[in-house]
Amino acid sequence: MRGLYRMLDANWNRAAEGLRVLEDVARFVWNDGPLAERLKGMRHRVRGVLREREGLMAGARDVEGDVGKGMGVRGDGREGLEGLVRGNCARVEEALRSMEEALRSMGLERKAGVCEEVRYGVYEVEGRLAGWLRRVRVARAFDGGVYAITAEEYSRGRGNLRVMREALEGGARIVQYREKEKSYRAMYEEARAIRELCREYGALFVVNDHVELALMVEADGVHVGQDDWPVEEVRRVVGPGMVVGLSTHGPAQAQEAVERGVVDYIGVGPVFPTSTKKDVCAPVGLEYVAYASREVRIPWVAIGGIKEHNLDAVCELGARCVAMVTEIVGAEDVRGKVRRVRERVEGWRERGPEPRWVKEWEAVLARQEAPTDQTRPTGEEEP
Ligand SMILES: Cc1ncc(COP(=O)(O)OP(=O)(O)O)c(N)n1
Ligand SMILES: Cc1nc(C(=O)O)sc1CCOP(=O)(O)O
Ligand SMILES: [Mg+2]
Repeated sequence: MRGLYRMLDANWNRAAEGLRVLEDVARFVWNDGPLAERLKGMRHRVRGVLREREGLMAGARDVEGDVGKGMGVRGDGREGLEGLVRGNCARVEEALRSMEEALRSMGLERKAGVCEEVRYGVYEVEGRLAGWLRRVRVARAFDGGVYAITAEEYSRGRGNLRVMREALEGGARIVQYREKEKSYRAMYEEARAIRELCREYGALFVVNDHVELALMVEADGVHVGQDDWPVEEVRRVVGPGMVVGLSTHGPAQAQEAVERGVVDYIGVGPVFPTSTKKDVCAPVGLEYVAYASREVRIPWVAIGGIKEHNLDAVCELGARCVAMVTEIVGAEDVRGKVRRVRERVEGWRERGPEPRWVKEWEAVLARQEAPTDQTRPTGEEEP
């Protein structure tokens, strides 16, 4: 029993300390009173669970004889506030899990249940943070971005990896891996390599259609169309940390996408005629771009037949992000092409109309650290 009390003592303190750090971040950094209160309540519950056995734990304590002394705390490699919060969530979860096991083995089922409940509460806080960080990344990438999509068949004999490297060098902020013909194995190898490249350049990496591939290569996001997997299921499977994009081809689909509450951005297109996508619908035209600019409350990207020569028509309506396939991958000088497109998109960002999503996401774009209700864009799900 002494060993179990030693184990409880160490983890009881670890859990309470970790919860205290999270509470202080919620209180002093995020200014999120309700979250701070909740974390405080969790800390008190954990403290309460073993208070009457404090003497037994103190009696079992043997700091000098601890074989794990000096092992240090393992961080998760992330820096700044994110690292602090993630590290402490992990610390609390591990400590509570350990307490649960010890308490169960002592026949203290009710106390173990309290630890389990608090542990689930911490998962929720972690999910909330992941959702917040996801939105910050999306907002930044889509506000003045070029979204490059792979298509080896139009790449003048060059491989996807080489073309996407050049696109990233030119300043693409989002890269989508879209392949329809390759084997799973070939897609896996290629997606993994492009994923690494995107990390190097700080760009978002999105996988088209294949949720399982996105998970395997730890992509930042997954893009699905109207006839692909339902977005609710995609969100359920990928969790709060991954970006989910959905293609839309008209105002009704855009409204529905926002109302569903689980989508981070929508594709708006095809704006112009395109033969890149085989089963594409008729062009939706610039009217849909104008609608998106006026009405859509989440980030969106214009797509379909967009070229350097018709880019201005899309941007002057308020598009802050443009997706291109053939115009980029088929360019002789991919780097130069993306650089010019990006400069034009950024130029319009300065002088063009402000789309509705940018107004509504002002706080996210300003990168406030708080995942509070006030700063969450309207219509967004609570992660
Ligand atoms: C950014 C972006 N928008 C739209 C699409 C098209 O998706 P979908 O309709 O599922 O068609 P396929 O690309 O799967 O043929 C997209 N991929 N990316
Ligand atoms: C993949 C895709 N999705 C579209 C949509 O409207 O949802 S249009 C499209 C193809 C875009 O290729 P390009 O830039 O070569 O015209
Ligand atoms: Mg698809």
